[in-house]
Amino acid sequence: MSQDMPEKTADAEARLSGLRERIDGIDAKIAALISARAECALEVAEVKKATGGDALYYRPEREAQVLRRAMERNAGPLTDEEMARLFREIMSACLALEEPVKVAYLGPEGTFTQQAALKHFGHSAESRPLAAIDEVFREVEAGAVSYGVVPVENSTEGVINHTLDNFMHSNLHICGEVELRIHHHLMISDITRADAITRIYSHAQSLAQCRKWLDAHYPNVERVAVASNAEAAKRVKGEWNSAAIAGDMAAELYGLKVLAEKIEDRPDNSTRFLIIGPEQVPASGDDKTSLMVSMRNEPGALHDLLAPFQEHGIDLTRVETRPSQSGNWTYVFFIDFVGHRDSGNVAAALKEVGARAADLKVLGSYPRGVL
Ligand SMILES: O=C(O)C(=O)C[C@]1(C(=O)O)C=C[C@@H](O)C=C1
Repeated sequence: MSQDMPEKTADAEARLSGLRERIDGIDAKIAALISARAECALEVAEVKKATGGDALYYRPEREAQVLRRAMERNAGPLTDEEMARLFREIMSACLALEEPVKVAYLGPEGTFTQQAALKHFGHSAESRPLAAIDEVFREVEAGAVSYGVVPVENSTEGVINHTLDNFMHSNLHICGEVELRIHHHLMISDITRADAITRIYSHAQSLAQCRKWLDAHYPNVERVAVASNAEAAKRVKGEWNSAAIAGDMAAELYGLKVLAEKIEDRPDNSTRFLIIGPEQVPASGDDKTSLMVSMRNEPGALHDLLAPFQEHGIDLTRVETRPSQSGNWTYVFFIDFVGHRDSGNVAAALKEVGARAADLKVLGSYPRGVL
């Protein structure tokens, strides 16, 4: 047995070097094709520039089509998601050549919102953390950045009211959505004594999403809600008796050690984020629309409001109610459905809803999240 080992090793070595030679050859072809693609993107930029006015370099509907196609033609062995992620990064680099896209997100660095921004725009986008959801809206409105990324709903804890309320005073449009699986970890610093933890920091929503796990494992430990998961991770760095609940990015950013992985109570815990920007997005072929509708609080108001969607065969994906900030017992409904505002049945339903509502605002039609 020990005698034929060297022969086996030599065989393996020869096979390995043959395969690596093939990989080198393939890499050279991929590199040449990526360069050719980037040249095309530069030409696209010239065409856009020549049209004058405010050239739109970032095209969400086109990006969604490119990513969907990458998934459709994928023959394996990589998963469709992996294939789309690779194309996501190639397109992000191509767009940066045309014109680097500037994106603000609800920070600080290391939050799930940053992760969502990277997932949606890729790593070549210039991203800037801001301290509050209102600030993200304000910076996009002021034109300091082109787009913003804000959380809007969590599968365990429900809607993020602050984001919805901002739409009441904003003229920005929704131009995309991203869904992120949220995994929470319990993490400590290198000076923390794991057996002497008396305090656990996290964002209130994350504490709520890990409530059962905390009750089972740390029933008597104080739970302290802070502004973000990244802030929780930052605090733990200098404290020997505390831990934080946060995600991978925060652990990496602050050099923390993960003590317990994936401690969220629901394994399908996910958060949906919106991309907000100044322009309306044309149809991509698989789109959603979000509306904000004000209705007087009268019997049957909600029924009247929703009937046109049913009549026109439109699939509602979410209905949220918020008290209007102008008082008067009016209510604001946030409605999401499948379809683009330019398609016939949607346009007909919107016309009917508009006639019944005190106010109707289309927040945006945008490609359904691909990744
Ligand atoms: O098709 C375009 O309009 C491009 O600018 C090219 C491209 C791409 O790399 O495929 C780059 C950026 C846009 O957001 C969409 C697509």
